[in-house]
Amino acid sequence: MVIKLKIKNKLIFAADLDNLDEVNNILNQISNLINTVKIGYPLVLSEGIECISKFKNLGYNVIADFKVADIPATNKKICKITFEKGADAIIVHGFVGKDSVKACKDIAKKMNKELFLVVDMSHPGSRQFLEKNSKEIAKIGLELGIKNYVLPSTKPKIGLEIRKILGDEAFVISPGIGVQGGEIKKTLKFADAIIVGRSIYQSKDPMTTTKKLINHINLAIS
Ligand SMILES: O=C1C[C@H](C(=O)O)N([C@@H]2O[C@H](COP(=O)(O)O)[C@@H](O)[C@H]2O)C(=O)N1
Repeated sequence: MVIKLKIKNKLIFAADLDNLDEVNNILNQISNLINTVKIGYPLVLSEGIECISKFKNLGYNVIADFKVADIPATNKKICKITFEKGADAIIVHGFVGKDSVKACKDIAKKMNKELFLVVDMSHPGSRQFLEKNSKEIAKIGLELGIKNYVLPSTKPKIGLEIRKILGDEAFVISPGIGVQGGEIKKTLKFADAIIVGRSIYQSKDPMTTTKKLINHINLAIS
């Protein structure tokens, strides 16, 4: 599935630092290797929502990882403001139910923006509630015609199962690579791109680390 976002090297950088200068220092080292940045609460709460437009002005695709999970009316407001700030896409939780997800999907469609639906998560706690409902959440996404999804790289077996439900048309991005234990080769059997944060921004040499990640990605898909 081809979405409007063209994700270079199938690699999304998760810029989860709380300091914009530190993020820019990393980006300066990997700017020729990646074109898509996922920013979330750590950076936005520290440095402000204008980070979105700053990264857009630098030429990056920006995925706003706000894990939107409120009532429909509030979900719509959150997505609208985020898109108005320049985000290309927003990440939304599915566990809140179809009406809340639909509110996000409708405003994304109206504003010609992308929506990523979280079906399951990569951390151990996801087994308590989310994992048990991941198939139902995927089905809500299909019913709503959602094309883009987040699936954890730490659960490759579930990833393959959910990919079967979503079909080849879906576009899947997957976090949990490296520090959380997810493996690139297994992940790219069900996902179209991977999300990496700490393995890059905690590296002594982010550029070399990113090049190695891309080599592994290319080996996995060859
Ligand atoms: O299930 C999920 C959903 C969520 C997401 O991507 O939506 N993420 C995010 O992906 C990145 C992984 O970072 P690192 O572990 O490479 O430093 C972080 O920004 C997490 O908040 C997950 O890690 N697991």
